[in-house]
Amino acid sequence: MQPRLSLDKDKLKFLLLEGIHPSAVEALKQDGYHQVETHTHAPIGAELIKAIGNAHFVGLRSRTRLTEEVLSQAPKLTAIGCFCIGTNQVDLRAAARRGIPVFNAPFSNTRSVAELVLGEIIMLLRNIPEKNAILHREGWVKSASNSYEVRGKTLGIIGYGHIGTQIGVLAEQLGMAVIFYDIENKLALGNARPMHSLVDLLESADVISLHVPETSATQNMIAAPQIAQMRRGSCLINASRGTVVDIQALVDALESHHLQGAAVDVFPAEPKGNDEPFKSPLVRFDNVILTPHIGGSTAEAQANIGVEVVTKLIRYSNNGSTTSAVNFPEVSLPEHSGKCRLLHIHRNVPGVLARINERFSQAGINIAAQYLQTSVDVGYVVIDVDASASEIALDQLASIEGTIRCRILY
Ligand SMILES: NC(=O)C1=CN([C@@H]2O[C@H](COP(=O)(O)OP(=O)(O)OC[C@H]3O[C@@H](n4cnc5c(N)ncnc54)[C@H](O)[C@@H]3O)[C@@H](O)[C@H]2O)C=CC1
Ligand SMILES: O=C(O)C(=O)COP(=O)(O)O
Repeated sequence: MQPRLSLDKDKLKFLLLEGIHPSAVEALKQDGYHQVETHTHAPIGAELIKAIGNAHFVGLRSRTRLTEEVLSQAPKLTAIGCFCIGTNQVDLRAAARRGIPVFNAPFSNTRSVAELVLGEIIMLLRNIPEKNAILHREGWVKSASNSYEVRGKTLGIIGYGHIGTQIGVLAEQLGMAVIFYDIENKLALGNARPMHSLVDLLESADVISLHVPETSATQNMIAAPQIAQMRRGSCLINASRGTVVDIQALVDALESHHLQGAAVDVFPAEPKGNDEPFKSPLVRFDNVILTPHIGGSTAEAQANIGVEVVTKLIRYSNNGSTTSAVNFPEVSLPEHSGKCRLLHIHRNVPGVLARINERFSQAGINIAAQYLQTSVDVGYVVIDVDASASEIALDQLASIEGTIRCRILY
């Protein structure tokens, strides 16, 4: 790894993957960053390693996997932008250990997911997916069987965060009763009621919608035993992550008609781009709405995300601020006009700050401002000095034991 970095904007390369919205490139260019390489798909293996090998910043969405192995081959990588909510596709700890903050867009696509799920609740309770499929095959089944109003039905939300809460509020407007289950204690909006256990929720809802992140605890959170606890004739919606539902268990429940229907937007294995085929045992069920991981894919959400995440990357690049980084000490910094700013990222071991101050004092470097924040693995010190002292100061910082990397912002 290169411990010292200090580059002009025109030498910094941004790699944007997975068809990130052009608003991102526009925002970069407006700020003077012109080296931007874009790809519409999620590269893997040698292609990914080649593309990331000389990138200073990488932007991705939910499909590109940034593993420790990939990060180890990205020596110049300074920061990562997830142009989405989920950050499970990045090895966050490995990135932090390499001094790389990871940013995401925690809100911009939440309304889009909520609206899609709301539509799916109505479609599933009216049994529309099956009726639609029959008509596409030139059939005609005009019947009220298995068709219900949503009014008065109970929606169970698992994961009552930014998306889950919005769905709850919207569903109440349609006259649904809302219950939710979350591992954290959450403020219930409207008339929503918290459930004490997952089982309580499973047993009490007509439609269940999943809005948890991908973690070890949510892996196969809905498998055969949980589906068995759901009401006969109820529906399941998953627009969270593919790993949360055991697909074979869902298939079995659809086959046995224990569930009336399902809507699935995310899958354990998803195609890497639009030219790859989609394979799933769910394709044969007319009563399942299948969507290609487009919960957050609306014009509004994508344009907003492009600007939001690029703004965070630019701010880190220009000013050193790491506000809202998901794996890194968060520091919100003022402007440093008239001074040079040094960023020092180190392993979080005792005594680093003391050593820095001792070295600066011995070298006669005056510190105009200093900021420190630490997380489990990493310490982040930001120091403003006079421009005349900046090169010596950077030399001093680079030689301090425990340094992961340091850089100057002019
Ligand atoms: N289909 C799509 O295109 C999209 C999918 N997503 C997925 O939706 C997920 C949720 O998004 P947000 O609501 O914005 O996240 P959030 O972080 O605001 O909410 C997640 C909630 O789940 C809860 N939770 C975590 N582990 C849990 C567990 N084991 N059991 C019960 N609750 C648990 C958390 O306490 C939190 O309240 C994201 O992590 C992402 O994976 C997000 C956007 C678009
Ligand atoms: O925001 C998220 O976590 C999503 O799942 C959306 O992913 P995408 O940007 O559509 O690949």
